[in-house]
Amino acid sequence: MLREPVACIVDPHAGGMSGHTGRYEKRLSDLGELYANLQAHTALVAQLGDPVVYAVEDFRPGSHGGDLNFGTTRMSPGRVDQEFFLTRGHIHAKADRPEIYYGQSGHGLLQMESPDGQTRIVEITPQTMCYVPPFWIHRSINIGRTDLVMVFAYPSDSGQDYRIIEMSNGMRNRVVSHGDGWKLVDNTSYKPRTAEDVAALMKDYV
Ligand SMILES: O=P(O)(O)OC[C@H]1O[C@H](O)[C@H](O)[C@@H](O)[C@@H]1O
Ligand SMILES: [Fe+2]
Repeated sequence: MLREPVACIVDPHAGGMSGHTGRYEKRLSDLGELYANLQAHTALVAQLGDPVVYAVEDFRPGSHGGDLNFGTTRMSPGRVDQEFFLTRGHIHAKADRPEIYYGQSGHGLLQMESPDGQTRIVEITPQTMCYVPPFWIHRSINIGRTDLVMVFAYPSDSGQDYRIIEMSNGMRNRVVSHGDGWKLVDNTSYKPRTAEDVAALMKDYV
């Protein structure tokens, strides 16, 4: 079926996109299990009145394999104890599907983890294009003092699998504040995936 072309206008500061077909947002209280310090999380939810901490506006033309979903993510600045505000993170349900992120405003990191537990960090500032290759678990982190806004695009049939992070009790590393910047520390609850888990993730694609 022939589709009509679409133009969507991205607001690089407010983080929205005109013409979006979907929108979703997460409040701080939705994200308690992401952070090491549960008490600090509970206290901050009460202190701030449970704000929306990230919002996604996207355009989804359908779920055809050759098609493309795209949109904007806006993330608030902030920290739970030493940890910066972050997204839940996922691997694509069709794990060989990639993604690109394009920085619009603010200062962030993309934290990526391979199935066998290697961490990679890409720093995002305006005009940074980050390529998330197939098979990498990915999450965004706002390490700045202002909103972080990014544009993203990924194949329409990718899907998001959030369980992979739940099953390993988070990602291998946590990004914590360090002086004016950040550093990686070990997530002491992390349960590495077994060689069988890794093989199962890749088996449909090799
Ligand atoms: O899906 P989350 O891990 O909550 O992250 C929030 C959003 O981040 C990116 O923008 C992805 O491309 C979106 O598909 C995702 O929904
Ligand atoms: Fe993704």
